[in-house]
Amino acid sequence: MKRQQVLLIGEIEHAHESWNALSTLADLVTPKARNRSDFLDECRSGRLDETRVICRTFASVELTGRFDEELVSALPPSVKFVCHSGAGYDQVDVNACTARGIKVSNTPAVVNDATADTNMFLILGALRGLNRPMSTLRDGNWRGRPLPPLGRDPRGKTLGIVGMGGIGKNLKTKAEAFGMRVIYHNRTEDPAADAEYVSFEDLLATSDVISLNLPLNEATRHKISHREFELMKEGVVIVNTARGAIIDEDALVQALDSGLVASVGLDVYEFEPSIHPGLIANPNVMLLPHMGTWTVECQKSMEEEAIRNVRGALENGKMRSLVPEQANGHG
Ligand SMILES: O=CC(=O)O
Repeated sequence: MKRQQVLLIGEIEHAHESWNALSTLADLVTPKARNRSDFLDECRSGRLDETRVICRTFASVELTGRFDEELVSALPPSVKFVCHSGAGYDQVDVNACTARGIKVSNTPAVVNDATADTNMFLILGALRGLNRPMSTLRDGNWRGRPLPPLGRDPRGKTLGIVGMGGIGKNLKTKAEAFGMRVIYHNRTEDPAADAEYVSFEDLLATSDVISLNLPLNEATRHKISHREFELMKEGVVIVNTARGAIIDEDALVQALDSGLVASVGLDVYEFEPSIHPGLIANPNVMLLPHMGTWTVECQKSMEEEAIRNVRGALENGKMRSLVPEQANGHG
C-alpha cells in the first residue's frame, strides 16, 4: 500500500526538526507548480493523489491564490485536512472545505503576544503622532516646521476593542498597564473578558481609541464604513492589526481627510500589498507592512502549532485547533 502524503505549500523556516519528524508517519511532498493554474493542473494530474493533509502558510497565497471553492474542488479526493500556519484563515474558504469533508485548522493562541505588542505600538504611535516626526527626521528636518502637534497620552483614554478573542484579551492587559480603560464588543458577551461589554454603537460613540481585533469573514467585511465613522467621536484614533478589509479604506481616507479621525495605526490593508494612496499621503497615518506576527518566537510557534495539527491529523484524525466554524459544528 502507498504511504499517505503531507503536502507542504509554502516554507517551513524554523521548525525543521518537528517537520522532518513527520516523515515517520507520511511522505512529505511539495508542489512542483509555481503558479495557481499549474497548481490546479497538478492537483488534477494524479501526482498528489495520496495527499491526506495539506499544510499551508500565509505567504503561500502568492503561489496558489486563495483556497477558494475552485481550488478546494480541484484538490485530490484523498485530502481530508488543511492545516493553516497563521491565525487569520480568511484565505481559506471554510464552507467549501466543510462541504467536501475537509477539516481546517489554524494557529490562534500563539500569535496573541506578538500581534498585541504590534497593536500597542500602533496605539502609542498613533496617539503620539509619531509618524510625522519620524519622517521629518529622516528627511534631515529634525522635528519639521511647523512643529508637529503635541501627542496624547494613553492614560485615562477609553480603548474600545472590537473582537475580544485571544489577541483582544492580550491587548487589554497591555493597554491597562498604560492606564487605558478598556471596553469591548463581541457578537456575544464573554465573561472571561473581564471588561465592560457594550453594544457596537456605544463602543463607536464612546471610545477614544478603537482597536479592531476580529477575524475577516463575510459578516465583518467593511464592518467599519461611512455609517460607523459618523457614530464615532471627533478626534478618534483607529488601529487595525486584524485584516484590512474590515475597514472600508475609501471611507477611512475620507474620515481622515475631514479630521473626524485624528490618526490611524495600520498593519493590514484592504488590498494588501497595495496601500490606498490617501493613507500613504496622510502624515497622521502610521503604517506597517503586515508585521504583527513577524518575530522569531511567533513564527516558530506558528509553525510548531501547524505541525502539531498535521501530526494529530495523521495519528488520530484530530487537530488541536480546528477553526471555530467547524469546532462549533457550523459552516
Ligand atoms: O496575520 C497573521 C496571521 O493571521 O497569523
